[in-house]
Amino acid sequence: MTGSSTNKNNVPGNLDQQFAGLGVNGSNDRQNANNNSSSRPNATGPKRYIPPHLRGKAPTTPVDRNTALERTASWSGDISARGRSPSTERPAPAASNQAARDGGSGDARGGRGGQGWSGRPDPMARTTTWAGRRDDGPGGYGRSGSSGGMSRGGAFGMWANGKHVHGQRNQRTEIELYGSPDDPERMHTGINFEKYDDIPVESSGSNVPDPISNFEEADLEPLLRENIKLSGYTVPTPVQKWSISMGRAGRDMMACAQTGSGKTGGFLFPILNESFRTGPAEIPAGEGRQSYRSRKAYPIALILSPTRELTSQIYEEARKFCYRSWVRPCVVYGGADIGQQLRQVERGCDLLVATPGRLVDLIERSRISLRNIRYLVLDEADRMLDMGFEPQIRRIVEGEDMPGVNERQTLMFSATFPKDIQMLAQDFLRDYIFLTVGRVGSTSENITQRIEYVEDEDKLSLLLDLLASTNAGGLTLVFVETKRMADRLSEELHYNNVHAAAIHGDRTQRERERALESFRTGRASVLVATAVAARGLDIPNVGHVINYDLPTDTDEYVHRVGRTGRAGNTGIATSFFNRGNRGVARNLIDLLDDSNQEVPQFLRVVAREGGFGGRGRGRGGFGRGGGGGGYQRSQFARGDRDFRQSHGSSGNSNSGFGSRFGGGGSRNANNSSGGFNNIPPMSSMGGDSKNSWF
Ligand SMILES: Nc1ncnc2c1ncn2[C@@H]1O[C@H](COP(=O)(O)OP(=O)(O)OP(=O)(O)O)[C@@H](O)[C@H]1O
Repeated sequence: MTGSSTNKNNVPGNLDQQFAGLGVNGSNDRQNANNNSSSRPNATGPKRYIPPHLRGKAPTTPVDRNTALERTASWSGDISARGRSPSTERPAPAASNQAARDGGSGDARGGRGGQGWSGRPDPMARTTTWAGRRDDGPGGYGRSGSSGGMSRGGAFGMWANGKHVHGQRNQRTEIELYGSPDDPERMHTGINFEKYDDIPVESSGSNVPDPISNFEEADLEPLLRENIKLSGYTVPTPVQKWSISMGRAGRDMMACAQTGSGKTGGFLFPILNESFRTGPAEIPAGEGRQSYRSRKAYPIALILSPTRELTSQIYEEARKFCYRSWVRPCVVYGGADIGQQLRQVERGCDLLVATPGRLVDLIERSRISLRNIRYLVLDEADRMLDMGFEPQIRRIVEGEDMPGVNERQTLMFSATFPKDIQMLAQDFLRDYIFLTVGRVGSTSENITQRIEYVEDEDKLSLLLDLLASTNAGGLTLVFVETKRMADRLSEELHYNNVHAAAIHGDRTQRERERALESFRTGRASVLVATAVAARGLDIPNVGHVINYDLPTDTDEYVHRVGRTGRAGNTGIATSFFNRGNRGVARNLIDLLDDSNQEVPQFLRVVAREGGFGGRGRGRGGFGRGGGGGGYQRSQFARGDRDFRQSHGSSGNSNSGFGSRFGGGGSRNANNSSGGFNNIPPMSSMGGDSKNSWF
């Protein structure tokens, strides 16, 4: 038997309008998390491992060693002043093959003639120029493949004489980074993008600064403004409006905003705005001269993220906003060749995006020091705890040389913030502002959520029906619970002439990346995935997410369905449900209610059958520990408040709507005319809101 609940007039979304992917490749899961420092041999030849963030790039001509040396010699010389002697090693074959991100035609040396980047030693630059901008390395744009060459096509800038000297513009680099205007893979916001401003926002904490109202009036650093424009962003999302002002005020922040609502920019913008303004940090005295092999990088910003693909994706976003600046983004994650990553780190690493395990590895090898960290970001921190990263995170933040909580700015971002992560925030953040855009852990209203009643034996046939009726050109992501099921289902789909790929933790990294790539490019219109693909994937044209097997964890559900309906685009999420899932019924109802979705009658019936077993949601539990379907009101349905409020330790709380920010930051919750699809402002919610997480 099947029954359905469709909702509103939403359609899968104008897929043409969806935005470009960010080169997501690879995946990660618990297994990888635990084996995060593993590396593969850097073999040459067709089987050589190429990290996801360097895939698909045309090779460049390796730089001639002599030329490289000459260029190195003409480079600012500041390296030696800081004990970072320029590397003259030959390019790694992999690096040269992966190069050419930048369009090598440009040459940043000429960008600002006479400002220390002229190809000749500049005495002033020797003493005042921030070095390390010599080639493109991991975070650069030249990708010349030469660790000894400098700025081949380097669209990067420098810090000289106390000023930010911008790199030269480079057309090829810009196309590579931002796509051309008619590029179908270029990010396009959807029809509901403006409605983000109508989502109720709540901030709590002491002396909360007003958010910015728009990019133009935000007094952003000019280069950041230009890069934001090149990225096609015209209006900041609510989380970005707030985070930019928090950055300026030097405040710590814990931000919870819905999937696909721009949290990545939310932490990159304040960090880069401040970094572009203030310049680099000095390498600590006594750490200067070191041998080539022991050379350390001293990033000023660290972004920790749980999975390879998310880490890679954040890095790609960072590249866009760091373009032509002195800030060199860099990425390290497990499962990739560590030697190559080390070489990349050496070439410049000001903003480091990392998975915790691999970062610990590099710290142990004395290749990265955290003592210059000014900005620390924990993205998807709840997932990092889920994956067992807490010891590594605590070690990185508390057990190494990172400045203490009073000396750095710390930002935490996620779409879901369970109790344990709020506890972690108590240790890592100082007098922080807790920001919620929409309800904590809620799904975006851009996603039309449907629940289909279907017995297990009928699932395949319903899936085939759904796929047959899906818009041509749209991609469908199908989530299953087990690896075996992922394989079996993709085989079944093939058998039924559906081009499907599968991704799960038992597949090799190469297979997983291949699967994602064929999905992203549309060669496979369906991707069957386990939870490894639930977080972070930002793939254009995913119009439909299907939970073939419902997850048993609420937060997992929120992130899974959040692979569609991003950046204001609409999408559909269909979940298969039968009595075997009755343990999740109540919380599913809450989720649907919270997002203004239609709740099918059968779900209410099954939820009533479940009784009240007192299971509780605990850590995002959808039904954890309670097959009987016990019920406790979901944590975010009424309890999505700043945890400090329930402990009497926090300051003020303000609620309001993004659309009101423009007028100087009024946050009057009662002044609402309905908000986004009539979600009531948080301040008007039920009275038990402060305590339900505990
Ligand atoms: N101000 C903006 N204008 C236009 N597009 C934007 C803006 N901010 C972000 N985007 C785009 O929206 C998409 C989603 O952003 P992002 O990946 O940062 O979301 P997220 O909130 O981190 O999602 P998730 O919780 O799933 O990780 C990206 O393609 C990004 O480029």
